[in-house]
Amino acid sequence: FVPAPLQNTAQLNTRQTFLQTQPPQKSTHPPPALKATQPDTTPSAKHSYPTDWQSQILSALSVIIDPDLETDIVTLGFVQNLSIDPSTNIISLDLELTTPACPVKDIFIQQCQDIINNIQWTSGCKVTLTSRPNVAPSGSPLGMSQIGAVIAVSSCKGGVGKSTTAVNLAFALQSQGASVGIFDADVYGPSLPTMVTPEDDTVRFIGRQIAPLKRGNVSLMSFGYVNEGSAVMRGPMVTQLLDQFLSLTHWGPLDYLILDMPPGTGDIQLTLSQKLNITAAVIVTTPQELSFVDVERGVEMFDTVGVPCVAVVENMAYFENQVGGNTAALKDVDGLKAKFMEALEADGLLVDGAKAGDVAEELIKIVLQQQEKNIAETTTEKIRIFGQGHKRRLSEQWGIEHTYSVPLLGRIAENGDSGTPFIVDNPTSPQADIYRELAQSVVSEVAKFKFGKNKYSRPSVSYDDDNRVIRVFDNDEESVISPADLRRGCRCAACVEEMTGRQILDPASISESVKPLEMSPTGNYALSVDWSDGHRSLYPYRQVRAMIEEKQAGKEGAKEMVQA
Ligand SMILES: Nc1ncnc2c1ncn2[C@@H]1O[C@H](COP(=O)(O)OP(=O)(O)OP(=O)(O)O)[C@@H](O)[C@H]1O
Repeated sequence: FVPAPLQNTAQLNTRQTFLQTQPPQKSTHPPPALKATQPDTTPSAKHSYPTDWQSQILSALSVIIDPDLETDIVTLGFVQNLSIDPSTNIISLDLELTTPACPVKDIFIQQCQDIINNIQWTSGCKVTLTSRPNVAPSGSPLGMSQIGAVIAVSSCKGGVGKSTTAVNLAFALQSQGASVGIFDADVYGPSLPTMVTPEDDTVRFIGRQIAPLKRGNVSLMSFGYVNEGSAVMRGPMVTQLLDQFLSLTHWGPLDYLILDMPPGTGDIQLTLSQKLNITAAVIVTTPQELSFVDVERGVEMFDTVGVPCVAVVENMAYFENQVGGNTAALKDVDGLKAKFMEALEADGLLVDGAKAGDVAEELIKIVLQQQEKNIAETTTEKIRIFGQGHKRRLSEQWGIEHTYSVPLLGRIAENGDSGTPFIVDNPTSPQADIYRELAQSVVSEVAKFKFGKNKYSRPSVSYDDDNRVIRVFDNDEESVISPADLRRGCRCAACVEEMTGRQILDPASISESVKPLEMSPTGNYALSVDWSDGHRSLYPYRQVRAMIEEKQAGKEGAKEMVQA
């Protein structure tokens, strides 16, 4: 353990002075290891630290805010087993996070160390990372009782790269410190056995349950491991079998179980989503125009069972092409020099006294400089295969903020057939970064969903026909917005230009008398409105909130102007 460096010399001097004048005293009756739960009742005079040391530490640490949960780490109960070594004044604590894959865990440790080290009477700090034990929602199938979150990876069509995404997401989560399992729920064409070769493919039993196979720390289960070839079954049989198979698998404690769903949005998928207590879904698509409809269908399916879609992956979105100068590096410098010399001498180009070797040397320098310039000018061009994706629409209409575009890449396809996931084989590639970012957004959104305060609370929205206003009841506050204002704020493809975000809808074309015929929550983030002018709009709650705030700010501003 090395204490974090102090931030300035003034603090360093203060601490040094303090330690010099008051060396930590050894009590004749050393107190037991102090825990936050065991208040120190010994008189303060015997110690070189204050009697209220625990509250001082906790209050100092309460400035650290979890960015996802928007609450301080003390209130969240992250600080556990707080103790002090009375002989050294070194503070120890556990940081019990909601997930070991927490994206800001290193920042938290650093912040804790900096803050505690800057308290005058401390002489160091030891932070141990832990995470909360996983507890599955009640009613979860037998083998899944210790699974923290079930993440469905889903697509409307087959062959868009759902299994590839599921596998790389799982291994990305594992590389970030989480314990992960993958369940391949495709009974017709299981792909996990091709994509991930387990270390040992013998299927074993633990009591009456099947032990998942393993690759590194990732647990794996697929019909393909227990049954050669694909099954021929009808819908109800499939869901029953999947349900049994999943429960019969002895997953043990897992932070995340990645569920590679069968493609489609039919009964099998709906029943699975209902039965398996899915925490969140990731939708995989290709960015064709048609596929946006697929995404909508996917979001709607998960919506009917209350599962939020946290990210969309546009797979095979583009391919990368190197453009620019000649990047081939000059390998045979001596050979080229010899050729230059030969040419210089043969053509009689040498002026008086010049040596062919020196001139050739100069020429080589010019060639190498040019080569460097060429390489610097080389850029990678992204060629979009199916057109520009739908990031803007996904965010503006559905409130889905996490959209990732994965290129069509030979190595991704090769790894799909090789039994080793792409991210394991190519951890430093830019595409591995994309999968890691996807994993981080899943971790953050799941944490918000499970532990956040208001993030996923849906405001209640109703239309008050008497007063011709839409009433929004949000976080114990009611606000109103006029139907025409909300209608004019529609960001759908017909109202806003997809690429530039420019409004196509002429606000003046919307009558003041327009009103909602039906309003219903869609997905966990958006409100769907059927308007009296025949239009249908989707508004992320974020947008509704922003529009109300804007209107209120406008009104306040106008009031102030009148008063002035
Ligand atoms: N980004 C990519 N670049 C190149 N090849 C890819 C990419 N993503 C997936 N593939 C390849 O496309 C094929 C289909 O991928 P995958 O099996 O993941 O799709 P799927 O949607 O799960 O299909 P199914 O529903 O039929 O199981 C595989 O051969 C895979 O290796």
